[in-house]
Formats: sequence, C-alpha cells, structure tokens
Amino acid sequence: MRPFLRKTHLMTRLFFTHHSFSNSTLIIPQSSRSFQIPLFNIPHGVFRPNSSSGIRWFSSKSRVEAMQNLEAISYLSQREAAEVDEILMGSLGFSVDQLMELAGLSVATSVAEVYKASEYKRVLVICGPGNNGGDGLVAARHLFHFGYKPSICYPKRTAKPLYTGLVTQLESLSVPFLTVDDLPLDLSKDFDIIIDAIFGFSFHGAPRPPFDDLIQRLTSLNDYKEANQRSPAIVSVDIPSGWHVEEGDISDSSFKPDMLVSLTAPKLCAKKFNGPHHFLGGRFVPPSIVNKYNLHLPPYPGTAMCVRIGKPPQVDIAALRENYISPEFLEENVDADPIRQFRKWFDDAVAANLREPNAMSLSTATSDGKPSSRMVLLKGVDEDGFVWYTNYESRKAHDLAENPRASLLFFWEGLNRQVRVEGSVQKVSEEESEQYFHSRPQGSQLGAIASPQSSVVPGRHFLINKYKELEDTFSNGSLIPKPKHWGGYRLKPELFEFWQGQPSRLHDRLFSSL
Ligand SMILES: NC(=O)C1=CN([C@@H]2O[C@H](COP(=O)(O)OP(=O)(O)OC[C@H]3O[C@@H](n4cnc5c(N)ncnc54)[C@H](OP(=O)(O)O)[C@@H]3O)[C@@H](O)[C@H]2O)[C@@H](O)CC1
Ligand SMILES: Cc1cc2nc3c(=O)[nH]c(=O)nc-3n(C[C@H](O)[C@H](O)[C@H](O)COP(=O)(O)O)c2cc1C
Ligand SMILES: Cc1ncc(COP(=O)(O)O)c(C=O)c1O
Ligand SMILES: [K+]
Repeated sequence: MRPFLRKTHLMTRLFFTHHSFSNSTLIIPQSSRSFQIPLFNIPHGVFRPNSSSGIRWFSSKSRVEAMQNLEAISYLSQREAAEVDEILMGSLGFSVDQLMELAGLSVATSVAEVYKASEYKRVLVICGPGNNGGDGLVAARHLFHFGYKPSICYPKRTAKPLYTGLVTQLESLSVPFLTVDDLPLDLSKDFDIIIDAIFGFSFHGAPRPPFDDLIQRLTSLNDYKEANQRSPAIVSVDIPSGWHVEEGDISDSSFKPDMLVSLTAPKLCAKKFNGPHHFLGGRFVPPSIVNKYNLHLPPYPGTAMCVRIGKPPQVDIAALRENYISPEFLEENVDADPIRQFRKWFDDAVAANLREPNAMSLSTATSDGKPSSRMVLLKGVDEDGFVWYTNYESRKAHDLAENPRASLLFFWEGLNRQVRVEGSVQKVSEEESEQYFHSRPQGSQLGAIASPQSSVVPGRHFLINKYKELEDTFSNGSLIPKPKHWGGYRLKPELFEFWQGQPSRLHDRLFSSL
C-alpha cells in the first residue's frame, strides 16, 4: 500500500499531467521524506484561525476528542461514589432532586442515541427502592416525551415526596405501572428495551425478593441473545443490578446488559462491562470533584447530556439500515417550478436546524469520463442556477475546463430527502467572485491564498507557515486581494430529481427536466 500524501486544494501541474498515484515512480518536486505522512486530515477548510492561539479546529472537536480519550477513563470505588454523593449534596449545594433529574435525562438521551424510538418503542423500566430507581422514573418520563412508550415496574416504592412526585408525573402521562405479577415470566416478546434501574452503587450482598426474581428474568434473556434471537436490549443505569459494585459479575451468572450508562463517573465494575454501548452521563461534576478524585472523564460534546465511552461498537455493516418514514410526496405536492421546489425543501432543511444544509456533493468528470466527487457549499441559487466557490486550479476545475457538466447532490438526512441536480457549468463573473470573496471571514480569504488546492504539499507546517506570513502581511487591516485562481461556478440545471424516503424502499421520486 502506498503511503498517504498530503494534498491541498489546488491540483499542481504535476498532478494534472498524470504523474499520478497510478504511477509507481511519482516524482514530486520536494524531498520525498516529507511525503511519508500517514495522515488523513484535510489541510484547509476544517480549521480556522484564532487570533489568540493560532489554529482552532472547526469541526466537532469535543466529539473527536471524546473518541480519542477512551483509554484515559477513571473509575470510582463504592466508597468514593458514596463520598462524591455526599459532597455534591453537602458542601456543593446540590439537591437530590436536581441530580436525579440530570441523571435520568442522561439515561434517556443515551438510550435515544442508540435505540431509535421508531424501532424500539416499548420500554420497560424496572425501578429499585433507592436513587437508582428514581433515575429510572425520571428517565421514563423523558423517554415518554422523546416518543417512546414506557411502562414501569416499581415494586418497592419509597414514600418520600420526591418519589411520589415522580410517580404522579408518570401517572399524569398515563404511563402504566405493572406489578411483578403483571409482568410475563418471559420478557422477550413484550418489550424492545428494558431499563435496569434496580440497584446502583449502594448495592451489597445478594439480591433480595422481589428483585432476585426480576434479575433472574433479565438473566434468562441471555439465552435468546446466545441463540441470536431478537430480545429486548437491556440498559443498566450506573451498575448492572446484581453485579458487585467493584468486582462486577463475580458469579458469572447474572445478566450482561447491552448498554451501561455510568453516572458521574464509572464505578469499578464498569471495567468488566463488555457490552457494545457504554455511556457516561451526569453532566454536573464540578472541577473540585474532578481534582479531588483525579477523575479523567471525556468531554461532553456540545450541549449533550451524555457521551459514549469505552470501545466503539462493532457493527454489522450489512445490517445497517433505516426504514424511512415520511409523509407521501406526490405529483400534486410538487411545485411546477423545480427551482421554487428546491427553495421550499431548502427552507425546510434550514427550519429543521440541519447542520450545513447547503453542503452538496459535486460530481465532475474528465473528458474521457473519469468521475470524481467532493463536497462543496452552495452559496446561491436562483433561476440562473446553483453557485459555489472554489479554486480554479483544483481537480474539479480541471475537470470542468475539459467537460463543463456536473451533478449536484443534496442529502438532508433528518428529513429523509435527497435532491439531484444535473446541468452545464460556467464560471461566475469576476465581479461576482470578488464580491463574494470579500464577504468571507478574513481567515477563509487568507486560507484561499495559502492553500494551493489539490496539490501535494510537504506537510501541514507548509500551510501553517504560509498562513502565518499572510496574517502578518495583512495585520494592518489592508484589503486582501482575491487570488486570480479563486472564484465561483454556476450550474445551470437541466434535470432535477426530488426524493423522499418511504417505508419498504418504495420511495417517492419526482423528476423534472428543463
Ligand atoms: N452523584 C451521585 O452520586 C448520583 C447518584 N445517582 C444515583 O443514585 C444511585 C445510588 O443511589 P442509592 O445510594 O440510593 O442506592 P441504590 O443503589 O439505588 O439502592 C439502594 C437501595 O437498594 C437496597 N439494597 C441494597 N442492596 C440490596 C440487596 N442486596 N437486595 C435488595 N435491596 C438492596 C437498599 O436497601 P438497604 O440494603 O439499605 O435496606 C436501598 O433501599 C447511583 O447508582 C445513581 O444511580 C443519581 O441519581 C444522581 C447522581
Ligand atoms: C462540507 C464541506 C464543504 C466544502 N466546501 C467547499 C467549497 O465550498 N469549496 C471548495 O473548494 N472546497 C470545499 N470543500 C473541500 C472539498 O470537498 C475538496 O476537498 C476540495 O475542494 C478539493 O477538491 P478537488 O481536489 O476534487 O478539486 C468542502 C468540504 C466539505 C466536507
Ligand atoms: C476549501 C474550501 N473552500 C471554500 C469553502 C467554502 O467556504 P466559505 O463559506 O468561507 O466560502 C470551504 C468550506 O468548507 C472549503 O473547505
Ligand atoms: K442498575
């Protein structure tokens, strides 16, 4: 296998003249050593200058960090967990209600990240007598509002107002409460998810009735898993109930949850958890606790209430699929003017708060038909066509010079929608490019100058150094000139296809050729 080369955004003559990857004696006019960089990151476009610290990653940094920090997690002993509890609710001024609300919300959001309500609707929450059970009651309420259909089994109720209030809230939502006797002995058919909120970190000894029986019913579900038969996913809150809080499933005879949601920080037994989904919740740990217990915890991404920890799940790629459920999209619903129809769907994508709704795949081809695709950002659309900006010496630009036709593809995943647009392409006027170039953030303007798009460069330092030089040059606020080789393209559409996903792959596809 060849080593990775670092390309940027401009295709050099070298590349264009087909001294390409297919040629084993690739001649590159720089030291060959500098090309042995086993990297995948993209030199420009994913970072933005930051006035104080140079480069700031622009992509979802904390999620990436969280994925990379999997090794560094720390675990609490049973005593430490109880101490943290006391400190939070003592000197740090939290109430148990607050912590339980946040813990239960973390559990519900973790469940929703892995098990979609459309497929895993029927949830049984089994609640124990302590705070772990309380977390389960809170999670059930949030899951109801997320579109799940929870039922509760709460055989040993606590008479405190916090718990009676949680029960009343669920009853007001008509969430059914089932007794142990109401539950089938075989839990495999009636539920898609079972949330184990029986015991948390204060569990000790062997489970007493009626929880011993409930834990046994969960354990029986292992047989279905071993036989590869469908059975409910088991989600344990903080501790898999019946497991020793520090040693795990000592007798190796209890159930093995599919998902564990550790709260505050994982307890020692979580080291023995081998299931596919380990999440951390309880986004309330202040620095004083982190420092006192020397906690290494991954950052929560964005505003999330939970973060995946542990190994990434092993997925069966062939089994990954969505069943699209959308309103019908019929001939009578489509606007006769495809550009207006596009605008309508684009507005829907914006209203749905989708990330980068203007990101589109642009496919071009050489004159002898070699296709290539990449993402670009739509920067304008009207009767004249679809506009994007790029480097006129890039690979796509070379393709368009010899074959001025292209296809655009938008995929708005959150709306089950796809739009294809095909047509001929022209450069926009210099004035239009000038105007757009100067509307961009200063960093993007400098980036466009610094980055010889699509060419091979010696390393990231090459781009950073060029960028820094340019930053110095223009630090006095003078106008940054648009490079000659940077500008826009406009695709004049000839064909549109509007696609809306439907169940069983019977999608709606309406197309229009102009
Ligand atoms: N920062 C935090 O700390 C946060 C903590 N939070 C949550 O609190 C959980 C800890 O809650 P917790 O302390 O109330 O204990 P928990 O484990 O639910 O149950 C104790 C009950 O079980 C009983 N019991 C014990 N052993 C038993 C047995 N063998 N067989 C039968 N029963 C047995 C015991 O009865 P006892 O033995 O005392 O008679 C008592 O009634 C924690 O894991 C997390 O989920 C979050 O809400 C917010 C942030
Ligand atoms: C979401 C997204 C948006 C992008 N937008 C643009 C863009 O508007 N213009 C551009 O030149 N490159 C953009 N890029 C980078 C291109 O995908 C590509 O790496 C670059 O243009 C070089 O492509 P080429 O070598 O095929 O010409 C974007 C990348 C992503 C992931
Ligand atoms: C290389 C490159 N050029 C241009 C753009 C479009 O950026 P802007 O919105 O600043 O015009 C992007 C966006 O990702 C990009 O990666
Ligand atoms: K539990």
